[in-house]
Amino acid sequence: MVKSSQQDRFTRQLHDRVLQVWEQIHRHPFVQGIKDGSLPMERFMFYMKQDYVFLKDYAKLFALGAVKAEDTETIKWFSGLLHETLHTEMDLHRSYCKEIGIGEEELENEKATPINLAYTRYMLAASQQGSLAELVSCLLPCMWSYHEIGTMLKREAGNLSGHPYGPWIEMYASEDFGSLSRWLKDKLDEWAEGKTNQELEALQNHFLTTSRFEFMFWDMVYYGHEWPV
Ligand SMILES: Cc1ncc(C[n+]2csc(CCO)c2C)c(N)n1
Repeated sequence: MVKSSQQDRFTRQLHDRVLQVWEQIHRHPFVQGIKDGSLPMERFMFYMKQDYVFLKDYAKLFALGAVKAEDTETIKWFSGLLHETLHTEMDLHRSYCKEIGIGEEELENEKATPINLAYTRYMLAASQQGSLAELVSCLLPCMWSYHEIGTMLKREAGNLSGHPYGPWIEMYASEDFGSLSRWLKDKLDEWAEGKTNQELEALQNHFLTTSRFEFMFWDMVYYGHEWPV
């Protein structure tokens, strides 16, 4: 089989389609505040708590991915990621919270804000009803955009020792995280081959919708949008 060139890869088309959304994420005051350390710690902790709730549901997408996958490599990959998210990634959240006196019980009892809930419900519903390719196109903007943000911040922030958000930047810029989105992108390119235009359009819509949710999540934690009543 001839491998498609970088230019006509399906995931390249997806990236081009959401470029403006992702650029706005990169410029978002929350992301910029992480970079220069000017983001108030109180805002960051609100984000950590909401993100903890988010990750509990997001991790379920990996469990669903393992259920939907046909081959052993993919089942192993999803189940490995389920474990990594609940341990490595959520450990970062637990340790930031522990430092300022927020215990695991408080984290466990945190309730999702409307945007947080809408985002995870959208992904879980689409993934339960749809194909494995649909599931991946829902969860990819989260993983891919975070690695882009992490590498951009690491490049631009300078020396991270003593930086309040250094551990966060280091984790998302890490090669381990980069390789996760690369693996998923390769799989999605493979699965997209032979799909009808209608099916591809469904994948594009999921990718755009969850990219928009990523932007709204940053906005929600920056402005503190909670339940109005
Ligand atoms: C709202 C929100 N979006 C994306 C991520 C990043 N993220 C979530 S899971 C994962 C990979 C596997 O652990 C990555 C990179 C986040 N934390 N919160």
